[in-house]
Amino acid sequence: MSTDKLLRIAVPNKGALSVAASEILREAGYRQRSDSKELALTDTENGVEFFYLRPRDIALYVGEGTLDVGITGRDLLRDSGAQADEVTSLGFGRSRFHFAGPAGKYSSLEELAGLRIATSYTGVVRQFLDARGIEATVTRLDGAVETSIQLGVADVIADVVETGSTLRAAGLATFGEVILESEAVLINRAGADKPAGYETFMRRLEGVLVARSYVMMDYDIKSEHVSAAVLLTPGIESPTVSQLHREGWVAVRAMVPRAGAQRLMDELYDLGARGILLTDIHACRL
Ligand SMILES: Nc1ncnc2c1ncn2[C@@H]1O[C@H](COP(=O)(O)OP(=O)(O)OP(=O)(O)O)[C@@H](O)[C@H]1O
Ligand SMILES: O=P(O)(O)OC[C@H]1O[C@H](OP(=O)(O)OP(=O)(O)O)[C@H](O)[C@@H]1O
Ligand SMILES: [Mg+2]
Repeated sequence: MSTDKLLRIAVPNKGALSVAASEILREAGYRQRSDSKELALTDTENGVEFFYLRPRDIALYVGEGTLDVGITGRDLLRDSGAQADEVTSLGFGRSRFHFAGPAGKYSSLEELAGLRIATSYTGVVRQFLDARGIEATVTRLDGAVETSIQLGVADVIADVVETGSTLRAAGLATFGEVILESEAVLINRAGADKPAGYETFMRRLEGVLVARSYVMMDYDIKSEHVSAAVLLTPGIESPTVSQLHREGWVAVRAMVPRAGAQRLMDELYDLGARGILLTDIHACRL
C-alpha cells in the first residue's frame, strides 16, 4: 500500500469506548497500541495513523480537519457542536441520555423550568432546553455528576445512563423521555472530500460490522423444497445451491443475520432441511 499520505484516525484513549474501539480496528486488520500510555501509532503497512485522544475532544479535531476520521459517541459529537458528521454507527457503547432527579420527586420535563441542572453535556442540554423554550440554570461538571444533587449544587442532573446502577446508587431516577440514544459512531469532517485511504478504511470497518452481525448458514434439503427454503435464506446476493451426491438433494449456503438465526434453523428443519450448520464469519468485503 502507498505510504505517502496516511489516513489520520482519532481513537478514544480511555473511558467506555476505548477498548471496543481498538478491538474493532484490530479486527479490521490494523495494528493497535499495546500500551495504554501510547498517544499515537503509525501503521504504515496499512496506510493509517492512529491518535489516541479523549473521546470528548475527537469531534473537535475531526471538525477542524486536523484528523480525517474519528470514533466517538454520538452524544459527544452532538455536545461539541463541531462541524463533523456521523458516517456510520459502530454498534457498541450504547447509552441513553436522560434527565434524573431524586427518586419520585419529578415526573415530567416541564418541571425543569427554574431548576439548577448539572451535566457534563451542556451542549446537549442547552439545545434541548432552547428547543422547548425552557429556562433553567445549566452547570457544567466534569464527571460523577450524580453526586451533585446530594451536595446541593444542583436540583437535577442530565447524564448518560447505561445499566442505571450509578443512578440507583445515588438514590436518583430518570424522568421524562429519553433525550438522546447514543452509541459509538465513526465521524468525518462535514463536507470534506474523501481523503486517500478513506474508502479502504470504510470497507474494512463495514466488513467487521457485517461479520459481527451475520453468520454463514449451510444446510441440505430435498430439491423439491429448495424454493421454499431459499425464501427464508435469501443471502446477500443470492444463496449458493449445489448438487449433493445423494440423488434429489441439494446443499444451500447463505449469509443470514445472526439475530434470529436459531429460529431460522427451526423453520428450515420443519421444511425438511438437515445437516443445518452455523459458522462465524471472521471478515468480509461485500
Ligand atoms: N456506562 C456506559 N456505557 C456505555 N457507554 C457509555 C457509558 N458511559 C459513557 N458512555 C459513552 O462513552 C462515551 C464517552 O464517555 P466516557 O465516560 O468514556 O468519557 P468521559 O466521561 O469523558 O471519560 P471518563 O469517564 O473516563 O472521565 C460517551 O459517548 C458516552 O455516552
Ligand atoms: O448506567 P450505568 O451503567 O451506571 O452507567 C452510567 C454511568 O457511566 C458513566 O460514568 P463514568 O464511569 O464515565 O464516570 P464519569 O461520570 O466520571 O464520567 C456515566 O457518566 C454514568 O455515570
Ligand atoms: Mg464518563
